[in-house]
Amino acid sequence: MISLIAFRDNSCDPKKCTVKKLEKFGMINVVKKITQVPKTTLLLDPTAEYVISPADKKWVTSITALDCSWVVLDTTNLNPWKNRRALPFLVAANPVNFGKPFTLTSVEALAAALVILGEKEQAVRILEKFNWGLNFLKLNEEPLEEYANAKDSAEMLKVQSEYIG
Ligand SMILES: C[S@@+](CC[C@H](N)C(=O)[O-])C[C@H]1O[C@@H](n2cnc3c(N)ncnc32)[C@H](O)[C@@H]1O
Repeated sequence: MISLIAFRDNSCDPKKCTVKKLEKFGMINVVKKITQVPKTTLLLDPTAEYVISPADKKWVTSITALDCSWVVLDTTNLNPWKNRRALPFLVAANPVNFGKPFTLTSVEALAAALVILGEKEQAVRILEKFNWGLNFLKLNEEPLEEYANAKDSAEMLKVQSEYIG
């Protein structure tokens, strides 16, 4: 099991915020200041230079999502976090961005990272709290399996190119 963390700034609609729900079930540790995010965490940053891969398994003890609205998401001041990772091509299953690539909710992003790092059961446990959640795994079944079997980020990008050309 990998610890899950979210930095939440309350810019999301609280009724739709996926982290709020995970917090209610005690499945995630929420911090209110970015400085409280451990520097050792794997930080999910869609603008990161490097893509996550199973090679990260050997050092990851926690995964952190930046849980804010896409409109205010600012990743320009994240230099102190050296382990920032983008997710590869995956499609959202949530009702707000259904079918859109790369624009995942926090729970989808955390679940994708868990599957790639070999923790599928934990991914299922967090997704099943949402009525559309498990659909994320179904919709992305094939790429997720290939990503989870990749050796490193170079292989991840090779797999991704099968999907986005
Ligand atoms: C911008 S917030 C939006 C939260 C959403 N309103 C919710 O309720 O879940 C989504 C967060 O998930 C992570 N995330 C989503 N898509 C990602 C991707 N393609 N690569 C890396 N992280 C991603 C990032 O931490 C991002 O800041």
